[in-house]
Amino acid sequence: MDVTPETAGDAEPGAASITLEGIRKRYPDGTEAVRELNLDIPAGEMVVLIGPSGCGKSTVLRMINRLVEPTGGRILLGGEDVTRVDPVRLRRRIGYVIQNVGLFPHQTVNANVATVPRLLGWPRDRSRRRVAELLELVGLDPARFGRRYPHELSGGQRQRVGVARALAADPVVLLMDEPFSAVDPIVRGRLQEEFLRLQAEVRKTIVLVTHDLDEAVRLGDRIAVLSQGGRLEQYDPPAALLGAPATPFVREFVGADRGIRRLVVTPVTREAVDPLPAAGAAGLPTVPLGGSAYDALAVLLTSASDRVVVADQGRPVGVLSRERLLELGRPGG
Ligand SMILES: Nc1ncnc2c1ncn2[C@@H]1O[C@H](COP(=O)(O)OP(=O)(O)OP(=O)(O)O)[C@@H](O)[C@H]1O
Repeated sequence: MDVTPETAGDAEPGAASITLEGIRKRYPDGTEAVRELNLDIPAGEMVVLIGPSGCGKSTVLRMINRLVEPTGGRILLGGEDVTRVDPVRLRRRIGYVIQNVGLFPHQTVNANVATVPRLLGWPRDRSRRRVAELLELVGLDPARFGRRYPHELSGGQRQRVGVARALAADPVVLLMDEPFSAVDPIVRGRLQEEFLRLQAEVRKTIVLVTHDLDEAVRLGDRIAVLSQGGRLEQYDPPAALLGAPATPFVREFVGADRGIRRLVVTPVTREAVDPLPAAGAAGLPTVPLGGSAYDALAVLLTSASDRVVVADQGRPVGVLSRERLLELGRPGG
């Protein structure tokens, strides 16, 4: 589905880059939450902020929409300095999703999603069309869910409404603070998958805070690892982060099982496979070429064999052994 027509004509592009220049936050009680952070987030990318509790992730996120006022530095949105623009107007260009969503409990799903369009004074018809479009986009049938109240939804459904609400006025940036952590691991996995599909369609600039390294690896185009005081330890795509931790802190943080995690972002390629055995490969489980090595390992471990067949659109192109798969998780593998 194309989500732009409702907002075409509102001069703003679909996504904006974010630049944090020497951004700082010292809370009134003297806590130095963020000492000095420089970060460039390209338009249309999803960047994940991760780090131990209290390192300043939420403070960084909330400085971008000025729910927290920086005490130093500059924030540029699409190259424009927004450090001193009216924060209320700024927030209409920035979607914000938090843990447990913060839906208004006494408003229907429709009214919740229409919050920002209403503030912007959109005509009722345009608002209504946009709400239906967004609910469909996040996988909720508008006819079934539009008139429900938040307490009549599951946790995962509430989370989706939260995402729809944040996207309603086609913001140039989406900020997400632990958006999937309040739901159980199975629902979380499904929401993450759906969210990746959604992002492929809407291509927003997204900054997402999480505690969960697997989530960061799964979702992030890049991951920023922070330590106390908002210090940037490493800023890299997931495979580079797992394959080559830049500091002892990052090495410790990504942990001993990073080889396994690395498999999540490592595709099964033609180069990785061995030739098909002459005797054929009947009876072996099959995985798709281009799928993740992690999924291939999961298939292998739940079958009784020590190899899987790799197929390109159903046609076997080779086999992958357990040893070879585990090698793929090692740096340079
Ligand atoms: N309003 C506030 N006043 C004073 N100190 C604060 C305030 N908000 C946060 N802090 C402090 O700033 C530091 C960073 O907090 P922040 O919430 O940004 O960290 P975080 O990395 O998001 O933590 P968590 O992962 O636990 O949510 C912490 O030491 C916290 O106690």
